[in-house]
Amino acid sequence: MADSSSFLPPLCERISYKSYVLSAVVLTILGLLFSLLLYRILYMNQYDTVWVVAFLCEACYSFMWLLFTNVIWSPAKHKSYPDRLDERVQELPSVDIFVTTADPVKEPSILVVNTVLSLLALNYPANKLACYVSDDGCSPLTYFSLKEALKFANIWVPFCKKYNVKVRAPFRYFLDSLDTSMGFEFTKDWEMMKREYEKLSQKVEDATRDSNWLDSDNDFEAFSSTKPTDHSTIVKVIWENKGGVGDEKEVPHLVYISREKRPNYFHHYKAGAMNFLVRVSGLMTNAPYMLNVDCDMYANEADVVRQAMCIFLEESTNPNHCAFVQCRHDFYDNKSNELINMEPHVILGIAGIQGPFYYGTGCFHTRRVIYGLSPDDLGDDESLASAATRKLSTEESLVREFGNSKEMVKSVVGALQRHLYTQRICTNSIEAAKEVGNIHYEHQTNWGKTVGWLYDSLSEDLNTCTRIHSRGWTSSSIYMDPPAFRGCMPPVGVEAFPQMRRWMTGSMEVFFNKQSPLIGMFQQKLKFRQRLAYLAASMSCLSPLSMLLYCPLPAYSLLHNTILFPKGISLGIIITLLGMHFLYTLWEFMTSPGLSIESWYVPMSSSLFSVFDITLKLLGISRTVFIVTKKTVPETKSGSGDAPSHLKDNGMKPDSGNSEFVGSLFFLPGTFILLVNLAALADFWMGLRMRSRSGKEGGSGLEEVCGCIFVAISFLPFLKGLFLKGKYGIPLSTLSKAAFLAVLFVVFSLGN
Ligand SMILES: O=c1ccn([C@@H]2O[C@H](COP(=O)(O)OP(=O)(O)O[C@H]3O[C@H](CO)[C@@H](O)[C@H](O)[C@H]3O)[C@@H](O)[C@H]2O)c(=O)[nH]1
Ligand SMILES: [Mn+2]
Repeated sequence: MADSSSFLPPLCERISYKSYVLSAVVLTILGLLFSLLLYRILYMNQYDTVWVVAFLCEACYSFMWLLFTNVIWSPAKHKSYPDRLDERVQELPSVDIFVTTADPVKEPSILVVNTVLSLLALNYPANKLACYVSDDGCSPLTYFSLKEALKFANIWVPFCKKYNVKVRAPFRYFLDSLDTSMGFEFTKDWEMMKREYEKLSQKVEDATRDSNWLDSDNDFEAFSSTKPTDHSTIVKVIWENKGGVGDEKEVPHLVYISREKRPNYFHHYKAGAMNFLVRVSGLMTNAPYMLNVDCDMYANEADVVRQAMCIFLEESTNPNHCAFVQCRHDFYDNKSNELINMEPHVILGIAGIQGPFYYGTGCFHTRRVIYGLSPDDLGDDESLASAATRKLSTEESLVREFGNSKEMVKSVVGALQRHLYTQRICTNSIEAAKEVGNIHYEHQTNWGKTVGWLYDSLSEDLNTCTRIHSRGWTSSSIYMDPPAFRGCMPPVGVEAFPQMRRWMTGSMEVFFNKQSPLIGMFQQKLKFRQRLAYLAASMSCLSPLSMLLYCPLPAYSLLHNTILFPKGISLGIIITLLGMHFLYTLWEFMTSPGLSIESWYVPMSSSLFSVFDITLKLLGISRTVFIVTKKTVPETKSGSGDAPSHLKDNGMKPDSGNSEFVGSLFFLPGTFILLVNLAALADFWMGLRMRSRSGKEGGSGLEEVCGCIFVAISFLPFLKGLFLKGKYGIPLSTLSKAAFLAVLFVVFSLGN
């Protein structure tokens, strides 16, 4: 497809991003950490247990810092030139777009609608796109909203293309007031679009409040007497772009699907939904590329598909060419950038090795790679090598791998052999699509094992891309400003904890499962440095955990009157280390707007809980659970002054008490740490104990006092939480539990 003439300018370029200052700082911190470890080893026999515990924590932290140094060492990104695409490519490849949603309460339909609208209006020929929405909530409201969205799309898509609108999610677009300099016609169109969008959101809102009337409509029959966890497969072609030529007035296919669910049958959460999406789209449109986004992630850059195609088409000449293109995404509630604070240098760092990880959303995948293809299976010119072709010729093995559906097997063979997209009628495949959504369909096949999105981890993204890179593929990153996709992130507080806990648990699951970066050290085609990056990701809980365990140590040594920190000149190591680390953190804060002091506690506490989760899983006691993050529709300053009320309060029932409970427990470790350090300081200053410290050689001193003060100051914002009311406040039950544990700790430290 890409023209091979070499004199044409490239479609994309790889840009190196190395910062020598950052590398020097990170290396110095590493050097200091290792000197500290050496010091601890040399004096190990002179001190007691707290010295050993401190050594272990510091060793874990240093190990993780070493891995981190590897990650940030050679950052790179891709810059693409979509303007050159038209002169290089006669026919653009088609792309299937997947949107997943799971819960109409936590993920308000108006958000899903906006995401879908932004995707339908992408700057790409409409006959080359198809949008599939998977609904794990089996909600008639979602289906209804999409049907209404389609009506609006018929005017929205031509409007966006006519005026080359940049951000094509209406709820964001209408945040800006009308630009009257664009002329009379534009003003007229703009006002009409705004009115129509308000009507659409009103309709969705009305239906949210009262969905009983849906029962009377025949089209909703499939939803009658269904429960999210108990229903048959539903496949609805909402819009079919029959015989489209890709002009500006067309709207791409829009399909609603919801796979079969039965109680007591494990459905693999998002990974399961993705695999169903792959199959249904395989049957209907079978595009060689697939873009997947979470339901809250609208496209923020209309040209994003063209940008991704630049990379795929340019890289197709490279033997281990690009398996997926991960786009930068960020979040529009600016309060909440906290949890992704390290992204720029970490993401680009990994991108500079074998290619970025896949982060679950805003990513273009190659269908063939998702079907399990390896670079070795390819001959020249992207065609299949003869061995791979032979494998395809036995239907039996294909059925074993991809499941017992003739149509599916045919579509897989077509995709692997890169048969050019021929427009098919989606509605003809509805029965076949329902068949592949059956709960038994994947039984004894390779779906979730070697084919599709992989199971056995809550972080299906990390899990899936580990395997892709292990087969020798590379990946690329589109990291542009403004980011290609935007979504929402819970504010720091109760909702943020389960999400961080899930990420940490999910990555640890990868550490222990078949994809583990520790396995096959010398067999797989994972580059050594990429393997270390995966090791860092799958053990990401280790550094916050070691920090968490470190925090009560100054209190212990003060109470126990024992030494924690080196004395004399060697104390310089600790002071320099803290100073450097402080400067580094400050730099991170400055480069990540919105980062707040509170945010560093989230990973610390989550790490403890995810270690708990993974232990229960490894012992076979319980399974890990995917808790869907609650998305909020932001308040908008609607030009008319009266924003549709869904934007203020969606009137839906608040979250179940469950996550509040989970949230309150998350504050336990922090409250405990704060209390014990305050207790140790109180003990020291107020002379509550009769024992004289100064007289005893080798007892704790000013260093340990400073340690306690440092920890207490770090937890001061946390102290605020003790006094806050409402859902972000620390409940009395947590406080009393923490106080109880703190008393035990103090008694233990004093008496031991
Ligand atoms: O049973 C489920 C559970 C979730 N989802 C969808 O998965 C997506 C991500 O869920 P969310 O609760 O928003 O999780 P986040 O932590 O915000 O998501 C990040 O982390 C996940 C892995 O933990 C990745 O899958 C996501 O792509 C990534 O954005 C959403 O579209 C959900 O609708 C399903 O389709 N089915
Ligand atoms: Mn999300």
